[in-house]
Amino acid sequence: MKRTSKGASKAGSKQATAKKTPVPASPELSSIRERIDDIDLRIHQLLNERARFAQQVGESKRGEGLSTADFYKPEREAQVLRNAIERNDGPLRNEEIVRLFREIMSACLAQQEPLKIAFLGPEGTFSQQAVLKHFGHSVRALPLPAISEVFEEVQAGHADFGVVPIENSTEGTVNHTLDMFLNSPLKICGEIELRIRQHLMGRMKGLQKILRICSHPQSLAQCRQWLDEHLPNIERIPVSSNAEAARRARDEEGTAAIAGEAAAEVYNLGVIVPEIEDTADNTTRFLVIGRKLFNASGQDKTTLLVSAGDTQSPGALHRLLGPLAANDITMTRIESRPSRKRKWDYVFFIDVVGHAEQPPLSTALAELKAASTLFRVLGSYPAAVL
Ligand SMILES: O=C(O)C(=O)C[C@]1(C(=O)O)C=C[C@@H](O)C=C1
Repeated sequence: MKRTSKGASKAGSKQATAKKTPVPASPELSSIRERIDDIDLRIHQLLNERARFAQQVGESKRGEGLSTADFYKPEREAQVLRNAIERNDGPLRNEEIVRLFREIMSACLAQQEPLKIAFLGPEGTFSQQAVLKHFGHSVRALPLPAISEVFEEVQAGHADFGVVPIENSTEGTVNHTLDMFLNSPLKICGEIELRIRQHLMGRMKGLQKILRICSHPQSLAQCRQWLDEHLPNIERIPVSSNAEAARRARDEEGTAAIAGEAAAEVYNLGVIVPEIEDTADNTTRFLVIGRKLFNASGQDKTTLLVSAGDTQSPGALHRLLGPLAANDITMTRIESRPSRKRKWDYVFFIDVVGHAEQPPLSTALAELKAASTLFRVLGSYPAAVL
């Protein structure tokens, strides 16, 4: 008779409790493990040696009177990660190498004092995943119920930095985040790109038992085609976060959720169908917000908030973009939003390649400033490293 996997695991656990003499490893395996032990020892010693140097850097920063948030140097971290990618010849993938080095820096920085990072919660959201991807696990992550509260907590100094979603490659801009910059003095200190994998999850086993599906409106939109094809008649309920959707899927009979892997773990749900997002490279970009501008890392981006005054006059946008073109500046994104001052009056959010304090961008910005009625550098920050 064929054994089910359930039966197999039960049998396995029985065996595990019975006393067993361990099978001796082959001489070849033992010798490989000895070498791994030796390498681990050296890695361990080097990690602590590195941590001691990072401590020294921290002490010198403290000597200059800097506070916790000032100990964090995104430009230096970006350089460390780019160096790691450059010298990596495998077999570990760049993504894994970057992840490991981020965690090392996160742990080294936390010796001084862990950073407090505010994000759009609750636990289990993609924003939390973005926090951990960028800052590593040695931070204190503070989940907050709204994007506006993330801005407020950073501005008040209760959090060192905040992480907010800004755009998704399938669904476009998160206007609420963009609009927050109209009245906020906060700066953009970094960007994070997170590959978004949306899973259909719940307590039920197959699609037949699903009566309704909850998710954040952005996630429902990212899976629209899949839902139209596979569950066309099932009610779709937009909720405040994917984590809230997962909580409902845990607590309500017949409710399934669309959310990320972290939510499935936090709310103890089974993945019914993995990766149901409509586009294969579905990615969300997040911004790191803080209270000050940082130095150049060598590969930077700058976000500007500008207006030409009378947006409807001939050539208004051309006057703003002319200085960028004339100085060979690459523009990666432009977004217009209502100025909220007069009707049909707009401001532009423009992303360009380069650091605001380095030529040729500094030259272009001086010209742009002269041509605009509103001009703010929202931040110059290292371009996302993977
Ligand atoms: O180089 C520094 O300024 C450090 O504090 C060291 C270090 C690191 O571990 O490499 C730690 C934290 C900073 O964000 C950047 C780098």
